[in-house]
Amino acid sequence: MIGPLSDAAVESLGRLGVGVIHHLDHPDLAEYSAAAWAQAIVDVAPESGTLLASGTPRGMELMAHAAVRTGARMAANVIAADAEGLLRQVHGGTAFERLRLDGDLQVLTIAGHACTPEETTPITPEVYAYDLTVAEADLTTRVQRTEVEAADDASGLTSARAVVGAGRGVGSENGFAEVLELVDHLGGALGVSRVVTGLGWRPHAEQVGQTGSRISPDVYIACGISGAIQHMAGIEGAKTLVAINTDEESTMVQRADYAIIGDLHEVVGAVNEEIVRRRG
Ligand SMILES: Cc1cc2nc3c(=O)[nH]c(=O)nc-3n(C[C@H](O)[C@H](O)[C@H](O)COP(=O)(O)OP(=O)(O)OC[C@H]3O[C@@H](n4cnc5c(N)ncnc54)[C@H](O)[C@@H]3O)c2cc1C
Repeated sequence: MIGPLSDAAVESLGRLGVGVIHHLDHPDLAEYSAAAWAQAIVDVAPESGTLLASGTPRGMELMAHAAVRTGARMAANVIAADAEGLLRQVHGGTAFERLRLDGDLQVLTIAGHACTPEETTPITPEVYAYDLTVAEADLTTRVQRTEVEAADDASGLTSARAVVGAGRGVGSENGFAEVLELVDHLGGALGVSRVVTGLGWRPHAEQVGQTGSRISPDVYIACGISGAIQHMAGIEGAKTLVAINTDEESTMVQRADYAIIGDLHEVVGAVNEEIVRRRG
């Protein structure tokens, strides 16, 4: 744990089965600096065992620095470990690799969503504090200022019972009118593919998939989304999958419970008209 450690944090870690907390506190570690934070971790790391972090950009950066500083082998995006070795995601999650790491110390990052923390019988963790020295050279790159952006809130998307998905097939940032009207009629939420957020058509909070939200609505209506593996990873929990796509060979159509082959603007427009007509 780097930085201030509250009693509440100690207690919640205890509920997750954490027995020992190494508390790394120093004024020079108050702002994030990959090199300084990694060196502090390395300073208290054992010579053998496993050093791991979650596979976030920061976790990846810290473990990469730590691996270089300890000379240990590192594996990123690990999803499982057993007597056979490690299993990790490669190529953005489209393939898996089995591997073993040599050496007494292993450095790993765990792929996002690979495991869920579970509460266990609460214990009181022991907290070890250290008298750390931070080298000036390790502070060359560090966070100077943090600006908080408007809330990137995905909570509506993850709890919605009906989600209308929109992909590149909408055509442009002005192509969302029909899908947004359908979202309104269903009292649901809009979910989009990474192409849509990557092009800046919609905010990242609406992205569904491996690097977005994982959703489990009663119904997911995918409009103009091809069904790439990284998108499908986010909708595995959907109870009913409906695809609207011009390509009947697309993965989304093949995987759907119901599919409508056609232009999404026409199909969704017609569905909206019918909803309005039936509701009078
Ligand atoms: C590391 C990594 C992480 C990723 N994470 C994610 C993620 O979290 N979420 C995600 O979505 N992707 C993710 N991707 C990207 C993913 O691989 C795909 O590129 C992306 O999902 C494709 O988006 P799309 O289906 O909108 O676009 P496309 O693949 O271009 O598909 C567009 C679809 O629209 C259909 N279409 C076109 N015009 C119409 C029309 N008028 N009416 C109806 N249908 C039409 C086409 O037939 C096609 O099926 C990730 C990739 C990598 C490498």
